This record gives sequence, C-alpha cells and structure tokens, in this order.
Amino acid sequence: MKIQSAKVIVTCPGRNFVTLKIETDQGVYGIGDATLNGRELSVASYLEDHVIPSLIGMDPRRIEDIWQYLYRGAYWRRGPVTMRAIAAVDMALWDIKAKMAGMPLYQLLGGRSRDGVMVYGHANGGDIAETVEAVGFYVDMGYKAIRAQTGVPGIKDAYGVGRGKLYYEPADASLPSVTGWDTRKALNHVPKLFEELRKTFGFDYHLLHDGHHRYTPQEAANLGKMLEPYQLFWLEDCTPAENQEAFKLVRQHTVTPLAVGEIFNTIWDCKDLIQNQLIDYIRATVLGAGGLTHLRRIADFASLYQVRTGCHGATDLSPVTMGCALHFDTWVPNFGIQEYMRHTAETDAVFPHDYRFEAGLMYCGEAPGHGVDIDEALAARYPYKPAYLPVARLEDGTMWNW
Ligand SMILES: O=C(O)[C@@H](O)[C@H](O)[C@H](O)CO
Ligand SMILES: [Mg+2]
Repeated sequence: MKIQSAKVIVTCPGRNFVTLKIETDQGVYGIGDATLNGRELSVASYLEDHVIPSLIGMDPRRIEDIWQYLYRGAYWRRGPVTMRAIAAVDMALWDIKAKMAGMPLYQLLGGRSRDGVMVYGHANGGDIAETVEAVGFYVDMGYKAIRAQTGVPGIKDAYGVGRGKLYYEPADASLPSVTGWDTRKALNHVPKLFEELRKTFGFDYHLLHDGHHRYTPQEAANLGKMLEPYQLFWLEDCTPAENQEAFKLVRQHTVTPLAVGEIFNTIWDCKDLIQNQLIDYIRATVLGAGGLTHLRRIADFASLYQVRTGCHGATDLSPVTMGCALHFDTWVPNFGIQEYMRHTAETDAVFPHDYRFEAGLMYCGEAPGHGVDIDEALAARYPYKPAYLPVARLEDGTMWNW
C-alpha cells in the first residue's frame, strides 16, 4: 500500500482552515487539520513544499515511523508550524488506518472508556450582567460546564468578551486589532463575576475561566486565591508557561485547579508542569501537539501524576480536529473535559461530520475513521482571507503578554 498523492486545501467558511487530504493507491483517503490561526499559509507551504514530496510512495500504515521521520528527519524539532504539519499527516494516517480496519478511530486507540464526553462552552459578555445572561443561555442548552469571561470597566475592548455571541466572529483584516489590558482592574473585577454566577446558578454547574497568559505568577496566585470560594473547575493560562517553574509560585498559594497547554507543541512543553504536579489539566490537543501519536504519549505521561486531559477546542481548530479529539476523549482513561466552541453552519457544511452534542456531552460517531470529511467544491467557494488574533496593549502603549 502506498501514498499516491496529497493536497492542501485552504478555505475560510467563517475562519481560515488548512486541511490535508492524503490519497492512497487503494482508493482510501484520510483527512487532517493543519490550521494555525494567523499563520495559516506557513503550514500550507511547509506541507506542500517540504512534507508532501517525501510522503509520496510511503506506506501509510507506518504511522509511527512516518511520525518519527517527520519529527527527527527535519532536524529542526518542535515549534507550532512543524508540529501542526506533522499533526495533519498523523490525523490523516489514523483516518486511513481506521477506515481500512472498518472501525471508528476510538476502537483502534483501545476502545471506549465512556459513553459521551463532557464539554464546556464559552459564555462571554461586555459586563457581568451580560455574562450571567450568556451562562444562562448555555445552561438552557444543557451544558454542564461553562467558561465565563467578562469585560472589565476601564479596559477598552478586552479580548474575547463580545456580547453573548454563540459564534466567534474574527475581524477580517490584514493586521491584528489592538485590545486593552490592565491587570489591577481585572483582578478587582473577575471575582465579582463568579460571585454573581454562583448566586444565580448555584454550585451544580462547572465554571471555568481563562486568564490568557496575562498575569504574573504572583498576580495569578492572588486571582486563584480570590476565586477559591467559587470552586472553579479550572483557571486556564493564568500566567505564561514558557518558564514552567513559574507555576510553583501559583501552586503554593492556591487550590484553584490549574489548566495549561493550548499553545504547547510537544511533551517537552509540559514535562515539568506534569511531573511536579503543578497543573491539574493538560490542554494540549491533537492539532497543537503533533497528532494522536504524540498526544497519546502526553496523556499517558500525565496519567502517572493524576493530571487529566482538557483538549483545546476553539473554533480556530477545524471540525477535523474536533472529530479526532472526540475519538481520543472517548478512549483516554484520564479524561477531564473537552472544550467545544460551536462552528458556524457554513463551516459545518464544508466539513461534514458525524459527531453530535446532546445534554452537555458530545459523542463521536461510529463511521470508520475519524468521521470528518471535506466538501472540496464547497470549500473552494470560501477563499482565504487574512485574519489575526488581536494583540493587547496597556494604556501607555506597552505590548502585553498574550
Ligand atoms: O481557550 C480558548 O479557547 C482561547 O484561549 C482560544 O483558544 C484562543 O483565543 C485562540 O483561539
Ligand atoms: Mg485559552
């Protein structure tokens, strides 16, 4: 069996998505996600110019060997562009193997550990009242876990707090927009949101919060401590994690559970955090961290230290990643939670899939493979548009951590 051809499809049915399709000489094909928000075309080039030529003629069943070939063979290890390109190939190869076996992907990974996987949605608001309303909206839809973010008085256009929107709408722009930030104002305000949410909805729902890497370790420790009465499921990215040791300070001061890892590429980014038990949830995902082959290694390592998974699932990952993540979550023994931001109807149409949401849980399908395809004719109707995540600047113009 041989890889006969492979191609990259770039489409923008709401957000930009980069998709890899690998075709074999036996008519079976596999699909992988290669999207890197704001740097999409660099991964497309990495695949088209450097990876695809080396894949032609290889045996697609040798998933592990191809992973090692792309990772070690490049000489330049790690990094978001390289690891997303590898992830795309890996997803497509697992898709091919599962289709050939006539099995849904989770069966190949080791079979079912649970019926459905708990997901959390994003409730955003310009102020506390709006966020409370948005949380209510998710409660009504049946969610058991909700991430809550609110605008902060005095901070201009804080990130990710657009008025109770179900879908994230990126600005269509050739340059990133500028948002504001002020740590003191945020620290004074965020605990009030959770006080209000617990008063309104009680303690039967899981509440989560994302700090978007914006606090120093000392400030993050302070926030975690102030949030303790509200019993969060987790506080995410409370401080930048390039220096994994920084989490020791946070950990010493608060029992609020900590989650990190949506921007991690490999096990090396989370090794110290996991083995020193400085976090409770690892957010590495199939796309970000080199595919199922590598994510499985991270999860197994994490299980030794009681760290659970919490895969990234924002809408800048395509439904292909969501499909793979749901098969992974269905199998992985140390599952914690799965993020689920809803894609637009246009995106769902471009990527036909068999996963579904019901009563706060998601279910992967039983079709052979990972269950997500791409409608190439429809994809061609939505050409790439430059779009970026915003940057954050302080009132005096200083660039802030993102
Ligand atoms: O936890 C989240 O879903 C966010 O941090 C997003 O991943 C980020 O805005 C990039 O899309
Ligand atoms: Mg996040």
